[in-house]
Amino acid sequence: MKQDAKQRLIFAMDVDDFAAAEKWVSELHENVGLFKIGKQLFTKCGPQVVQMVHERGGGVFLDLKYHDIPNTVAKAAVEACKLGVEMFNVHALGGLEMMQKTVEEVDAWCAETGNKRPVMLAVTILTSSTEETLRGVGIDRPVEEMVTRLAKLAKEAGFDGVVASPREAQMVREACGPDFQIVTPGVRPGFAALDDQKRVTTPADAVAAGATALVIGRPISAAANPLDAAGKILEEIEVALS
Ligand SMILES: O=C(O)c1cc(=O)[nH]c(=O)n1[C@@H]1O[C@H](COP(=O)(O)O)[C@@H](O)[C@H]1O
Repeated sequence: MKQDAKQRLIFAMDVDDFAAAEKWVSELHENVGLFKIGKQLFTKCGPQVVQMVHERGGGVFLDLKYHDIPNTVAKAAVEACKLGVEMFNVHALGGLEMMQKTVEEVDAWCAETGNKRPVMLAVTILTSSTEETLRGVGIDRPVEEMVTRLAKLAKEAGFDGVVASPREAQMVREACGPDFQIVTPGVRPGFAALDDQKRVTTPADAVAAGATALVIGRPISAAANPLDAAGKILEEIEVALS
Protein backbone atom coordinates (compact mmCIF):
# COMPACT_ATOMS: atom_id res chain seq x y z
CA MET A 1 0.00 0.00 0.00
CA LYS A 2 2.83 2.41 0.85
CA GLN A 3 4.39 1.65 -2.54
CA ASP A 4 1.12 2.54 -4.29
CA ALA A 5 0.83 5.80 -2.32
CA LYS A 6 4.50 6.60 -3.02
CA GLN A 7 3.97 6.34 -6.78
CA ARG A 8 1.20 8.91 -6.39
CA LEU A 9 3.37 11.47 -4.64
CA ILE A 10 5.23 13.83 -6.98
CA PHE A 11 7.66 16.26 -5.36
CA ALA A 12 7.90 19.66 -7.11
CA MET A 13 11.65 20.15 -7.08
CA ASP A 14 11.50 23.92 -7.57
CA VAL A 15 15.19 24.76 -7.11
CA ASP A 16 17.74 26.28 -9.51
CA ASP A 17 20.77 24.37 -8.40
CA PHE A 18 22.06 20.90 -9.31
CA ALA A 19 23.45 20.26 -5.82
CA ALA A 20 20.13 21.25 -4.20
CA ALA A 21 18.25 18.90 -6.55
CA GLU A 22 20.67 16.09 -5.72
CA LYS A 23 20.12 16.71 -2.02
CA TRP A 24 16.33 16.58 -2.39
CA VAL A 25 16.40 13.31 -4.34
CA SER A 26 18.71 11.68 -1.78
CA GLU A 27 16.64 12.96 1.11
CA LEU A 28 13.17 12.16 -0.20
CA HIS A 29 13.41 9.15 -2.53
CA GLU A 30 12.19 6.83 0.24
CA ASN A 31 8.80 8.59 0.33
CA VAL A 32 8.49 10.12 -3.15
CA GLY A 33 7.83 8.30 -6.46
CA LEU A 34 8.41 11.03 -9.03
CA PHE A 35 10.49 14.20 -8.91
CA LYS A 36 9.05 17.07 -10.92
CA ILE A 37 11.68 19.01 -12.86
CA GLY A 38 10.21 22.32 -13.93
CA LYS A 39 11.25 25.31 -16.01
CA GLN A 40 13.59 26.83 -13.44
CA LEU A 41 15.68 23.72 -12.73
CA PHE A 42 15.70 22.47 -16.33
CA THR A 43 16.69 25.88 -17.71
CA LYS A 44 19.58 26.03 -15.28
CA CYS A 45 20.77 22.41 -15.32
CA GLY A 46 19.39 20.77 -18.47
CA PRO A 47 19.16 17.03 -19.22
CA GLN A 48 21.92 16.21 -16.70
CA VAL A 49 19.49 16.74 -13.87
CA VAL A 50 17.07 14.18 -15.37
CA GLN A 51 19.92 11.69 -15.54
CA MET A 52 20.86 12.40 -11.91
CA VAL A 53 17.32 11.60 -10.68
CA HIS A 54 17.30 8.36 -12.67
CA GLU A 55 20.72 7.35 -11.35
CA ARG A 56 19.40 7.79 -7.82
CA GLY A 57 16.41 5.56 -8.51
CA GLY A 58 13.75 8.27 -8.83
CA GLY A 59 11.27 8.83 -11.64
CA VAL A 60 10.96 12.15 -13.50
CA PHE A 61 7.95 14.30 -14.34
CA LEU A 62 9.33 16.82 -16.86
CA ASP A 63 7.11 19.85 -16.31
CA LEU A 64 7.93 22.20 -19.19
CA LYS A 65 4.29 22.80 -20.16
CA TYR A 66 4.94 22.93 -23.90
CA HIS A 67 2.68 25.39 -25.76
CA ASP A 68 3.63 26.28 -29.34
CA ILE A 69 2.74 25.38 -32.92
CA PRO A 70 1.98 21.64 -33.33
CA ASN A 71 5.25 20.68 -35.02
CA THR A 72 7.43 22.41 -32.41
CA VAL A 73 5.61 20.84 -29.46
CA ALA A 74 5.63 17.38 -31.05
CA LYS A 75 9.39 17.56 -31.70
CA ALA A 76 10.09 18.82 -28.15
CA ALA A 77 7.95 15.99 -26.76
CA VAL A 78 10.00 13.40 -28.67
CA GLU A 79 13.16 14.91 -27.15
CA ALA A 80 11.57 14.53 -23.71
CA CYS A 81 10.94 10.86 -24.53
CA LYS A 82 14.59 10.43 -25.50
CA LEU A 83 15.55 11.63 -22.00
CA GLY A 84 13.58 8.66 -20.62
CA VAL A 85 11.24 10.77 -18.49
CA GLU A 86 8.30 8.94 -16.94
CA MET A 87 5.85 11.84 -17.41
CA PHE A 88 5.69 15.18 -19.25
CA ASN A 89 3.11 17.85 -19.99
CA VAL A 90 1.83 20.37 -22.52
CA HIS A 91 -0.75 23.18 -22.20
CA ALA A 92 -4.15 21.98 -23.38
CA LEU A 93 -4.82 25.59 -24.46
CA GLY A 94 -2.44 24.84 -27.35
CA GLY A 95 -5.44 23.05 -28.87
CA LEU A 96 -6.50 19.73 -30.36
CA GLU A 97 -4.20 19.75 -33.38
CA MET A 98 -1.15 20.47 -31.23
CA MET A 99 -1.98 17.61 -28.87
CA GLN A 100 -2.88 15.16 -31.66
CA LYS A 101 0.36 15.83 -33.51
CA THR A 102 2.28 15.30 -30.26
CA VAL A 103 0.59 11.94 -29.62
CA GLU A 104 1.22 10.92 -33.23
CA GLU A 105 4.95 11.70 -33.14
CA VAL A 106 5.53 10.26 -29.67
CA ASP A 107 3.71 7.04 -30.61
CA ALA A 108 5.74 6.78 -33.82
CA TRP A 109 8.99 7.23 -31.87
CA CYS A 110 7.93 4.60 -29.30
CA ALA A 111 7.01 2.12 -32.06
CA GLU A 112 10.33 2.71 -33.80
CA THR A 113 12.50 2.39 -30.69
CA GLY A 114 10.44 -0.09 -28.64
CA ASN A 115 10.43 2.38 -25.72
CA LYS A 116 7.50 2.73 -23.36
CA ARG A 117 5.42 5.87 -23.86
CA PRO A 118 5.75 8.31 -20.95
CA VAL A 119 2.56 9.45 -19.26
CA MET A 120 1.39 12.40 -21.36
CA LEU A 121 -0.53 15.09 -19.48
CA ALA A 122 -2.23 18.29 -20.56
CA VAL A 123 -2.43 21.24 -18.18
CA THR A 124 -6.00 22.58 -18.04
CA ILE A 125 -6.34 25.85 -16.10
CA LEU A 126 -3.49 26.65 -13.72
CA THR A 127 -4.31 26.38 -10.03
CA SER A 128 -3.15 29.97 -9.53
CA SER A 129 -5.77 31.24 -12.01
CA THR A 130 -9.24 32.51 -11.19
CA GLU A 131 -12.19 33.61 -13.29
CA GLU A 132 -10.70 37.12 -13.19
CA THR A 133 -7.42 35.79 -14.65
CA LEU A 134 -9.38 34.17 -17.49
CA ARG A 135 -11.40 37.34 -18.14
CA GLY A 136 -8.12 39.26 -18.34
CA VAL A 137 -7.04 37.15 -21.32
CA GLY A 138 -10.44 37.31 -23.00
CA ILE A 139 -11.91 34.00 -21.81
CA ASP A 140 -15.34 34.82 -20.45
CA ARG A 141 -16.14 31.37 -19.07
CA PRO A 142 -16.23 29.81 -15.60
CA VAL A 143 -13.02 28.00 -14.61
CA GLU A 144 -14.90 24.71 -14.11
CA GLU A 145 -16.34 24.82 -17.62
CA MET A 146 -12.90 25.49 -19.11
CA VAL A 147 -11.23 22.70 -17.14
CA THR A 148 -13.80 20.13 -18.26
CA ARG A 149 -13.68 21.33 -21.84
CA LEU A 150 -9.86 21.16 -21.99
CA ALA A 151 -9.78 17.75 -20.27
CA LYS A 152 -12.18 16.32 -22.88
CA LEU A 153 -10.03 17.81 -25.64
CA ALA A 154 -6.89 16.19 -24.18
CA LYS A 155 -8.68 12.85 -24.01
CA GLU A 156 -9.88 13.18 -27.58
CA ALA A 157 -6.28 13.87 -28.67
CA GLY A 158 -5.12 10.63 -27.01
CA PHE A 159 -3.49 12.10 -23.91
CA ASP A 160 -3.32 9.95 -20.76
CA GLY A 161 -4.60 12.62 -18.42
CA VAL A 162 -4.53 16.18 -17.19
CA VAL A 163 -3.02 18.45 -14.61
CA ALA A 164 -5.89 20.17 -12.80
CA SER A 165 -6.81 21.60 -9.43
CA PRO A 166 -8.07 18.96 -6.97
CA ARG A 167 -11.25 21.03 -6.75
CA GLU A 168 -12.03 20.10 -10.35
CA ALA A 169 -10.90 16.46 -10.13
CA GLN A 170 -14.38 15.05 -9.65
CA MET A 171 -15.78 16.89 -12.68
CA VAL A 172 -12.87 15.69 -14.82
CA ARG A 173 -13.38 12.12 -13.60
CA GLU A 174 -17.06 12.28 -14.56
CA ALA A 175 -16.29 13.82 -17.95
CA CYS A 176 -13.33 11.62 -18.93
CA GLY A 177 -14.00 8.22 -17.35
CA PRO A 178 -12.22 5.93 -14.87
CA ASP A 179 -8.91 5.39 -16.70
CA PHE A 180 -8.01 9.04 -17.23
CA GLN A 181 -5.14 10.26 -15.04
CA ILE A 182 -5.72 13.36 -12.94
CA VAL A 183 -2.58 14.91 -11.49
CA THR A 184 -3.30 17.65 -9.01
CA PRO A 185 -1.03 20.43 -7.74
CA GLY A 186 -2.53 23.02 -5.37
CA VAL A 187 -2.62 20.44 -2.59
CA ARG A 188 -2.16 21.68 0.95
CA PRO A 189 -2.04 19.36 3.98
CA GLY A 190 -3.42 20.87 7.21
CA PHE A 191 0.09 21.68 8.46
CA ALA A 192 1.14 23.85 5.46
CA ALA A 193 0.63 27.43 4.25
CA LEU A 194 -1.38 28.29 1.09
CA ASP A 195 1.49 30.28 -0.52
CA ASP A 196 0.31 31.56 -3.95
CA GLN A 197 -2.10 28.67 -4.60
CA LYS A 198 -5.76 29.62 -4.77
CA ARG A 199 -7.86 26.54 -5.62
CA VAL A 200 -6.56 23.99 -3.08
CA THR A 201 -7.69 20.95 -1.05
CA THR A 202 -6.02 18.51 1.36
CA PRO A 203 -4.27 15.36 0.01
CA ALA A 204 -7.09 13.13 1.32
CA ASP A 205 -9.80 15.23 -0.33
CA ALA A 206 -7.85 15.31 -3.62
CA VAL A 207 -7.63 11.49 -3.71
CA ALA A 208 -11.27 11.13 -2.68
CA ALA A 209 -12.22 13.46 -5.56
CA GLY A 210 -10.41 11.20 -8.06
CA ALA A 211 -6.83 12.52 -8.22
CA THR A 212 -4.47 9.77 -9.35
CA ALA A 213 -1.29 11.60 -8.28
CA LEU A 214 -0.48 14.73 -6.27
CA VAL A 215 2.17 17.35 -7.04
CA ILE A 216 3.43 18.86 -3.79
CA GLY A 217 6.34 21.25 -3.33
CA ARG A 218 6.56 23.81 -0.55
CA PRO A 219 4.52 21.87 2.05
CA ILE A 220 7.43 19.37 1.91
CA SER A 221 10.42 21.60 1.11
CA ALA A 222 9.54 24.27 3.70
CA ALA A 223 8.75 21.77 6.47
CA ALA A 224 11.11 21.48 9.45
CA ASN A 225 11.52 17.79 8.56
CA PRO A 226 10.79 17.31 4.82
CA LEU A 227 11.02 13.48 4.82
CA ASP A 228 8.61 13.36 7.73
CA ALA A 229 6.23 15.81 5.97
CA ALA A 230 6.29 13.57 2.87
CA GLY A 231 5.65 10.56 5.14
CA LYS A 232 2.59 12.25 6.67
CA ILE A 233 1.24 13.03 3.20
CA LEU A 234 1.78 9.37 2.18
CA GLU A 235 -0.19 8.22 5.22
CA GLU A 236 -3.02 10.56 4.26
CA ILE A 237 -3.00 9.22 0.68
CA GLU A 238 -2.99 5.60 1.97
CA VAL A 239 -5.98 6.23 4.23
CA ALA A 240 -7.87 7.94 1.40
CA LEU A 241 -7.12 5.04 -0.97
CA SER A 242 -8.38 2.46 1.48
O1 LIG B 1 1.91 21.68 -13.93
C1 LIG B 1 2.08 21.85 -12.71
O2 LIG B 1 2.76 21.07 -12.07
C2 LIG B 1 1.31 22.92 -12.05
C3 LIG B 1 0.11 23.26 -12.62
C4 LIG B 1 -0.77 24.12 -11.93
O3 LIG B 1 -1.88 24.40 -12.37
N1 LIG B 1 -0.37 24.63 -10.74
C5 LIG B 1 0.85 24.34 -10.18
O4 LIG B 1 1.12 24.80 -9.04
N2 LIG B 1 1.72 23.52 -10.86
C6 LIG B 1 3.06 23.24 -10.30
O5 LIG B 1 2.92 22.51 -9.08
C7 LIG B 1 3.91 22.92 -8.15
C8 LIG B 1 3.21 23.29 -6.87
O6 LIG B 1 4.15 23.59 -5.89
P1 LIG B 1 3.70 24.00 -4.42
O7 LIG B 1 2.69 25.11 -4.54
O8 LIG B 1 4.99 24.45 -3.78
O9 LIG B 1 3.13 22.76 -3.77
C9 LIG B 1 4.74 24.02 -8.79
O10 LIG B 1 5.94 23.45 -9.28
C10 LIG B 1 3.89 24.50 -9.96
O11 LIG B 1 4.67 24.87 -11.07
